[in-house]
Amino acid sequence: MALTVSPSSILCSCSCNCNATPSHNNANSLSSHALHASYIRRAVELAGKSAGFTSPHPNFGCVIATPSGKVAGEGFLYAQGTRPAEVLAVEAAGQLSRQATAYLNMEPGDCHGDHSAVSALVQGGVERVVIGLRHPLQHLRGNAIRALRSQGLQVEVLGEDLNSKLIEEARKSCLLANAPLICRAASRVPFSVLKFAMTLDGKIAASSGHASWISSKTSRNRVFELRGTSDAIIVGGNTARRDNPRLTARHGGGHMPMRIVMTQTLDLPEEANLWDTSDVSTIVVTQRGARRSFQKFLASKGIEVVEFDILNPREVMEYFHDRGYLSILWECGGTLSAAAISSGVIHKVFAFVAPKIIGGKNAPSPVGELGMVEMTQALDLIDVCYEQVGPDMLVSGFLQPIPDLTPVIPSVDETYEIDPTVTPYESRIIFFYKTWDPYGAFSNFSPHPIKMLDVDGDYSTWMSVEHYYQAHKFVGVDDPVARDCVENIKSAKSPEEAARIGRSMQRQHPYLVRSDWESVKIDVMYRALKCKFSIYPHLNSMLLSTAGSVLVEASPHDLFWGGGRDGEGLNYLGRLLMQLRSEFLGESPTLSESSCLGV
Ligand SMILES: NC(=O)C1=CN([C@@H]2O[C@H](COP(=O)(O)OP(=O)(O)OC[C@H]3O[C@@H](n4cnc5c(N)ncnc54)[C@H](OP(=O)(O)O)[C@@H]3O)[C@@H](O)[C@H]2O)C=CC1
Ligand SMILES: Nc1c(N[C@@H]2O[C@H](COP(=O)(O)O)[C@@H](O)[C@H]2O)[nH]c(=O)[nH]c1=O
Repeated sequence: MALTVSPSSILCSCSCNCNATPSHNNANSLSSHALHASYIRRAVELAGKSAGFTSPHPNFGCVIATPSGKVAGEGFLYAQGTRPAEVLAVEAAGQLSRQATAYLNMEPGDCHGDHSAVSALVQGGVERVVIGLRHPLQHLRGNAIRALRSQGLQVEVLGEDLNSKLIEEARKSCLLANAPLICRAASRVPFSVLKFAMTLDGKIAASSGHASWISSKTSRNRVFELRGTSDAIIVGGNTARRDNPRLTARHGGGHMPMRIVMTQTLDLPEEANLWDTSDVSTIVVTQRGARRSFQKFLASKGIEVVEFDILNPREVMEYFHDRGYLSILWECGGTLSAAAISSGVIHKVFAFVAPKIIGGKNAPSPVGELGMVEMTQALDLIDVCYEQVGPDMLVSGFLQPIPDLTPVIPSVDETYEIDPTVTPYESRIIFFYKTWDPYGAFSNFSPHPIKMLDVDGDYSTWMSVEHYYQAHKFVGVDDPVARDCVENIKSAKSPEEAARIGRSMQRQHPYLVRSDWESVKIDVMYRALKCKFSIYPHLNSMLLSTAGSVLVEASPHDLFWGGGRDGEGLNYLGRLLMQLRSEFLGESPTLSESSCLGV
């Protein structure tokens, strides 16, 4: 059934704060802006329905409105890999999508190169598309807008083609709907929310440490919803010991976040709700070398333990960023929250304030020592919201502004500088980095085991190219520590873990790295890549399908293998893949020619 949104139902949101309908001189453009803003807000509302499920993808909503202002169809992306919002909305609108306007909170990403969102709008006969935000990810930004325009659709982007106070507010709501993705892309740590419940006198527990419960049942149900939209919940060792928390989302929403305990001492009890992994897993992050026997105990319970040389919130968050986490809910006490705020990883705060007083000179407060001495140093929250939840007040706001991403995409000319072997007519650039990117299988971290010939002439299996590459820094070194290191890397549970072991051993014990490493590392990588792209036919086809395009590993940090943040990197991984691609295109190598086997 078609719904109607009439301009008269839209309240004025000019600075006068009145509740009247727009009555300014430019009433026509105002009311059309009011209409656009209202449909975009609806798209945002739809996008929000699947917050937490789409991770690490953005939340997308789409509204199709007919020329007479009727809503003919709506859709939202339900989860990663499901049908795009635009496809669902066009389908729902049927014939009414002809000559209609589509409102999208964000430019479609057209992940995996299927272009189905753009195709649906084009084939549905949509005439005009109003987009809240350009896609925040560098490799996708502007692509769908260009594709739609090239098919003759009129595309308007808020803040670029449409400008007014109403439009700016609608655009802000689009930024908020995908704040986790945008903040993550800009800060290279997951979007982090610090949540706590405190009494009116600012305590998160009694002096005894007892804290259950400060906030009401209604507030705690709200916390379950927050958990349900996060990828993981993190607590400190003390909260794990004191509260024996479950940290599960119990609102019936379906999505269960991972649980993370951050502890330096690893002095945790053997019996704990967090070790019950029947519903959801737990990861313990700790200081390298902490209580090895307890680490073994946790491993026997199926708990993953990750050791850090320096256990601080930033290192831990960078690690989870690299593992693909989009958003983290911090439910720790004041000790860890202060460390997290100090290291700049907290983006947003949710404070439930209960109308209770507990008192107590030593009762803990939500944020410990930040080293500030004057009130002028206090951190001001931005975009603060106040909401009554049952008897409590929920105060939320951002600790850092949501960045307006204007990523620098290296120009084609700059890319020729990165790789002089690429000819100017090869103008398309394909960026890859994370394994969930459309060309994520080009990453060394992609989960494709390879079987390689070792120094003894036997074949052995490596879980990923990264495992093989990192271990080969130490292969052949006549030292028991180096041999152990090769074995540790080989049995690392994930490519990230393999990389961490390899890099930290290289940093801490440079004398264990083989002396010829700098001269052989490209060859080591090439052999591993050749094996990977020989034995997996779909990867081979994917590589060949990029013929004519420049491949760039979009690593901002690695200036040798990656292209760097602004194209200043040497992009050796991209170069090797392009070299391999020409080799495959010229003359297909047979397996007997290479040093690898099918797995
Ligand atoms: N009302 C509320 O919303 C909440 C209340 N609470 C209450 O708060 C109290 C616990 O508070 P608190 O002691 O501050 O607990 P935290 O959750 O902040 O845990 C602190 C612990 O975190 C670990 N840690 C690891 N790395 C770091 C680091 N770099 N910096 C700081 N800590 C690190 C350490 O664990 P380890 O010692 O194992 O090495 C440290 O002792 C309890 O009474 C609990 O009930 C807790 C959460 C929420
Ligand atoms: N006391 C307190 C909270 N405490 C937080 O909730 C955790 C317990 O979660 P669970 O075991 O899953 O119920 C606890 O360890 C701490 O992080 N939260 C709140 O919303 N309100 C409260 O009053």
